[in-house]
Amino acid sequence: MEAMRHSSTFLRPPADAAASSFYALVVLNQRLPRFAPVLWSHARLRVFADGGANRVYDGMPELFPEVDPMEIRHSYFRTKFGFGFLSYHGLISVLYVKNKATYYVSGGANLRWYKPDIIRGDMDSIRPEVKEFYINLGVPIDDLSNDQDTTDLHKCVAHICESMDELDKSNLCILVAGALGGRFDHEAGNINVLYKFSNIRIVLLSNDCLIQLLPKTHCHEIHIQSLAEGPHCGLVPIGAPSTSTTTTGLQWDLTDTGMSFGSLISTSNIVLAEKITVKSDTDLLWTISIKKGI
Ligand SMILES: Nc1ncnc2c1ncn2[C@@H]1O[C@H](COP(=O)(O)OP(=O)(O)OP(=O)(O)O)[C@@H](O)[C@H]1O
Ligand SMILES: Cc1ncc(C[n+]2csc(CCO)c2C)c(N)n1
Repeated sequence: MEAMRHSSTFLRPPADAAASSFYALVVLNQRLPRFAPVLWSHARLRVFADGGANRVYDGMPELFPEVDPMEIRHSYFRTKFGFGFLSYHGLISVLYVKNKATYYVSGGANLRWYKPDIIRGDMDSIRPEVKEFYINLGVPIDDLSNDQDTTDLHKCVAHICESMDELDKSNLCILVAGALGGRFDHEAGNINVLYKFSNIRIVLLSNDCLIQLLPKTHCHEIHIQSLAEGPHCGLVPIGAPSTSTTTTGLQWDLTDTGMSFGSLISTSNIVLAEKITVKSDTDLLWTISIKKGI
């Protein structure tokens, strides 16, 4: 069985991380994670899900309270906030140090960094002035209000998949900001997207943790970014019970163990090793805490 490798290098500044994946970012309608600028600077495709546009419009300036909000929305390159350098993808970046946390505010050729590639959804949550702001920036707005059977996250993931060819898709990893910690029906819908697109790497993120699917078709090697994540973790058989799961590297490892709701599921586990291995006869959710300091 082929091993699938996982590593949350997107939680580290791009300069620290090897660019092994093609990252796409979906911003949902929840408060932005404090490390949203780091996710943004990794992403090569950015999609706002309906009301997610309000969160960037309102939230990015809140992460940089000293700077004029309109300037952040356009993200003009200003050396007085840090120092400029050419990052690995050839874009101008600014190292910005605020409250001991380090952010990268990067500018593309037109220096309008917080401009998404598209806004997609059923458009019942984006505020009129926010919609107008992005229309004036030339952002395409994809109004799919006729589809009331799939969520805005589903619509955005489908768009990302449609816009990539098969070869690029094997390298694709979709980061979803604001997916957890809010309404439970939305959280369940977001988790369901992991299952609907189980052939695509998707990471659901909140300020506190991340969740991804470990498909049963592979054994899994999870390389822990210990500066940014852990030690608390869990393995949850949400879609179907497991009759056999085996792990290494955890404080409470499983050895050919069954897991199901109503009996055992692995919560409040602890990562002990730099590499965790997981093999199961069912799809599992992997979750790990995100460190407060990042
Ligand atoms: N409280 C939340 N918790 C988790 N995810 C959320 C939450 N609110 C929104 N989302 C995510 O952000 C996406 C866009 O949110 P938005 O509020 O625009 O959706 P919506 O379709 O208007 O939702 P609804 O009509 O059910 O309130 C949703 O599809 C969902 O994936
Ligand atoms: C059985 C069933 N339950 C709920 C909905 C409602 N719904 C699901 S996704 C969505 C779009 C949200 O942007 C809406 C309204 C439905 N269609 N079918």
